Amino acid sequence: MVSNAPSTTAPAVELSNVVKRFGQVQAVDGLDLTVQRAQVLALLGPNGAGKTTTVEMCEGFSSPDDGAVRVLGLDPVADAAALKPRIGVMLQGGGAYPGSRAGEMLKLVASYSANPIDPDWLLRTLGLSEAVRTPYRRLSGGQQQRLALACAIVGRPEMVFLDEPTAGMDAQAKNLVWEMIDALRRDGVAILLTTHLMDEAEQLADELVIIDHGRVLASGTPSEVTSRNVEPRLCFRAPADLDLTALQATLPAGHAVSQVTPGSYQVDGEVSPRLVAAVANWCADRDVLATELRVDKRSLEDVFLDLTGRELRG
Ligand SMILES: Nc1ncnc2c1ncn2[C@@H]1O[C@H](COP(=O)(O)OP(=O)(O)OP(=O)(O)O)[C@@H](O)[C@H]1O
Repeated sequence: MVSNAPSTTAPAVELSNVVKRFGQVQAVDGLDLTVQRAQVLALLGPNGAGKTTTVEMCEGFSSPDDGAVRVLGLDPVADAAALKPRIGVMLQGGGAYPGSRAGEMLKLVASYSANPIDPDWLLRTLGLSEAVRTPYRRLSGGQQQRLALACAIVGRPEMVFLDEPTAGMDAQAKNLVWEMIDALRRDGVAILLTTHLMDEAEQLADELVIIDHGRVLASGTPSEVTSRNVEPRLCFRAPADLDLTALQATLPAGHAVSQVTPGSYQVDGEVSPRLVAAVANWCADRDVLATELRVDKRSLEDVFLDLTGRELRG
């Protein structure tokens, strides 16, 4: 149950049976979600799943139609004045004056805080030193993103909301931001991030929540989500176009072998010592060298697509 009393020991974010409608669209449909202190929670979902709507309710930009939202034990709308100084919000390209310089912008945001992080240090750490005097509109997309992150954290928030924090960034900038997120967590900051990048979610998140149509489809640690929702499978490489009908006939019942790309094969069905032996023996009997015979844990992306479907969203 979500308590009404503000509390320093309350979870960083607690959503209880939250509902949000836009006309006929049920954007969020009975969502329960908890972000603990010093934890990174990644909210995953296809386009239109309800991620932004959920995060906006946490940030106090809108109210739920039903259920309760608490951030640091407070109501994000009713207690906005008390909450705002304690949270950081990274907006996608929003809230910036196009003509103002990067360094000035960050210093302005820092000036609203009682005990800000040194803006020059933050600019250096996020690789923005050379862009200090660059007007916002002239910054590259990746630099704008990093500046938005700097603005979100300069006031030493206890809880940070990051909306696709590395969208459009090159590999170097992405690493820098990942390191910063990790450092924030080590400092006890709670982070709720939305992302479409599965590697980002796996790399950073203590908890994953996959939603679609405003409902939770799966949640847990990255390894819980991948192991609970999809069986591992047997994979191997061998010369292309093996006689799969013949191989299939020797496998234990309930297994299906297929060629994923030329020379790359997978066997769907429960992995057992008998199955591994059957594949190895069949290859050996035909003098076929099976390389990279392995039991693959399926990727988070596999799980995500299995749960949310493969069709394109609007
Ligand atoms: N202000 C609004 N008015 C009407 N419908 C809205 C509004 N905001 C969101 N929606 C609808 O609510 C649903 C959830 O949208 P939301 O933006 O939360 O999804 P999302 O998971 O953030 O998607 P994306 O990954 O594309 O950013 C969608 O069907 C969207 O069209």
